[in-house]
Amino acid sequence: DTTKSIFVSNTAAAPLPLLIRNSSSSNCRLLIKGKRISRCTINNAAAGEVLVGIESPSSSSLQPTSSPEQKVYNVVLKQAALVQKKQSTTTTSTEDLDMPIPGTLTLLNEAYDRCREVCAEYAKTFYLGTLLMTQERRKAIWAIYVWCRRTDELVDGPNASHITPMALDRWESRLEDLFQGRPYDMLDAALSDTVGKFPVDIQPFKDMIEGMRLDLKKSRYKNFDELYLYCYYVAGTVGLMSVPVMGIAPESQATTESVYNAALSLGIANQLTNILRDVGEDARRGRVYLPQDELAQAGLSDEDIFAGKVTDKWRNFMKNQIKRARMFFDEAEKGVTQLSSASRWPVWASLLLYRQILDEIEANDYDSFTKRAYVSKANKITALPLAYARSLIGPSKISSKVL
Ligand SMILES: CC(C)=CCC/C(C)=C/CC/C(C)=C/CC/C(C)=C/[C@@H]1[C@@H](COP(=O)(O)OP(=O)(O)O)[C@]1(C)CC/C=C(\C)CC/C=C(\C)CCC=C(C)C
Repeated sequence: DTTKSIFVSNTAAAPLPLLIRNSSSSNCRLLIKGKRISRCTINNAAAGEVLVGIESPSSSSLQPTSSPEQKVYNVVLKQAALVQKKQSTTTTSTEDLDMPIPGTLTLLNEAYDRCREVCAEYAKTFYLGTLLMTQERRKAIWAIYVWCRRTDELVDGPNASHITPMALDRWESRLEDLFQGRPYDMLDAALSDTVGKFPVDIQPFKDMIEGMRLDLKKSRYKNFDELYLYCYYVAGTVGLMSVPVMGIAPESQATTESVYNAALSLGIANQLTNILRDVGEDARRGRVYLPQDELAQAGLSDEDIFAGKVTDKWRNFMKNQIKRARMFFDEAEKGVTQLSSASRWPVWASLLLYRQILDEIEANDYDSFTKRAYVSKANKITALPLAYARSLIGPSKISSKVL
């Protein structure tokens, strides 16, 4: 019931329809010269700014000119709708869905077991957390983890220098095949089984491959909009893939969409943290994953990044970047409590541990050029019971419908 006057100008950089979200609520009605626009949302979460978007009644579908945030938000809506549809048509629990076909079941169990091994080897803490989940859920998360790791390895692994856009196209057609029930190998078979059991949409998977394509052709990001899209592709997608498996608590009153937004925020926060930790390492590969316009505003250039000197300009720049990453972590926190009880611990653990990397960057006097910030074993050990304690808190029954 509060009225706010907001001036919206339609520029080439912000073509209509323009839809911007507000993770801290809210749909609103927007009247432009007395004409009611079908939908509008306001976003002030990401960078402390208020962006207003409008969507005209006739154009609710994704337009080629859409802003990065709108593009990502459409995927969030699509995935949330898929989950809601599945919830309203499914009466069986996911535990009952295994329909053993003799012979294939043994192979499938072997496939999941291999995924478990990979996960246990590459992501120990996270693997321990998955052990708290129901058997079906943990198997599904391992399968998703393995697919993500393999996708990342294509551009970051030992054979990365041989990877071409064509190889990524082939990886994408394999993905389409496995979603159609035609897996190419054992590890794909596990994911194929998972996507048949849980309401997981293919789009976040395709988008992760798109992120890898971007990595092949792009090594600079003009502004935060461009960087945000990259972070969505390579990490926000992980959040969107995981929530349908981890599940939302039955007693949660939050909208599905708001939980997906929180999941997206955790992916973005993790990736931004990753970038701030690895500035030196990336620079040595000729890459600068920092918004160029913000670097320039801080009086910095690529040359300063390659020179790797910690100056006051650099410290100030990093302070702002860290602040933004923390805002995404704060957004994510609002969603963790809404997850099903057994899924909350690994997510809290991952959130608390990753966020601590930002504290470590500060403790290193912002030197991400020569030092790699990491969380010490002692701090990890303290964070795990804290994560467990937090995971005991579920959705408040009196919370409002929208987060
Ligand atoms: C519980 C949990 C964390 C589940 C996620 C499991 C999963 C499927 C992980 C896949 C991770 C992966 C291999 C991604 C490939 C792309 C990539 C490498 C992304 C970067 C991760 C860090 O990896 P890296 O190994 O390079 O890092 P270190 O060098 O070891 O530090 C990323 C930075 C992003 C990973 C993104 C997430 C883990 C997003 C998690 C979000 C959720 C699980 C949603 C939670 C739900 C709510 C409501 C908040």
